[in-house]
Amino acid sequence: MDLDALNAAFALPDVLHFVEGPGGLTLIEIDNGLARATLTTHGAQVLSYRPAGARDELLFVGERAYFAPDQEIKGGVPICWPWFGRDPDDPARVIHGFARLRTWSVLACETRPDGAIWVRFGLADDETTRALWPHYFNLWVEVTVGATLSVVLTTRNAGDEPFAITQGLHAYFQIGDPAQVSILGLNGCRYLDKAADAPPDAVGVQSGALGLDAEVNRIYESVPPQLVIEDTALERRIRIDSTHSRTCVVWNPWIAGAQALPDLDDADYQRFVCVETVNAASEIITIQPQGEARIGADYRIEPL
Ligand SMILES: O=P(O)(O)OC[C@H]1O[C@@H](O)[C@H](O)[C@@H](O)[C@@H]1O
Repeated sequence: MDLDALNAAFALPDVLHFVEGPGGLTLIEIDNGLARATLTTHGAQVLSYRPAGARDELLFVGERAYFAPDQEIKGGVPICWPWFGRDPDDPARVIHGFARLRTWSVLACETRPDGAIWVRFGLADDETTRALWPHYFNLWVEVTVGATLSVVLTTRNAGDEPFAITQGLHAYFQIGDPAQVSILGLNGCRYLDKAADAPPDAVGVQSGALGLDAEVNRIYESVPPQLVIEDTALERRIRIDSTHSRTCVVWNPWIAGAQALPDLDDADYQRFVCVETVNAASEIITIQPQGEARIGADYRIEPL
């Protein structure tokens, strides 16, 4: 659908409209009194969210992020599906799956009784996806923009064979200063250490809060449903309430990692941390024919 058709079908006067963004991508701009947010149909990705009364934006999108139909956008809340990380069947394939590279359909934009805006995106298999991953599926992303931001990804197996997925909500959170960030809730959780200098198959157990003073790339297991990013520089706490996920990836590439990534500025490691609600590593989700699986996260900003 072009912009005029999208606006005719789904715009909500004074609250939600569709505009053309960088690289010709379609953006959905929302301002409903409870919050301001920007979403895109490219990957069904949330790009920005700031609740009323909050001084700072929740999410990070890099100045050098790609905005192009065939590339992933580094920032916001990318949807990683049907594999998280490297495809176990072919490590040469795109990291984090193809869902974030596709243009999703807009299925609904509605105002909820509490004033929050609910947007539903859909994606289904086609010849291109089946060439990459030979399964029949329906996917939905539901984004609710209100006093909190919620993202729920639902997978339906539309075929007649079971299939297995890993997946994630790869949220990039804006931070004020890595030295003033603590991630709470992971104490006692075992993690797989994927940092560049870690030996292969390295594991550890988190002790206390997780600070940021070097590259962090960890897959935490048996994680509780609520995690907190405390950020004294931005004088705020971000609460992450996850559903249907016991695995969390925490990633900050640090200096060398940022320098190595063309879509990050060298100093961007000081500007974000990813705390990702995922099903990955040993948490593999098998979905029976006509069955469904969900993963979701609710993000809330609180003043410190
Ligand atoms: O694909 P993106 O958005 O650049 O993210 C890549 C990063 O995603 C993280 O989830 C992984 O733990 C990192 O290993 C990886 O480098």
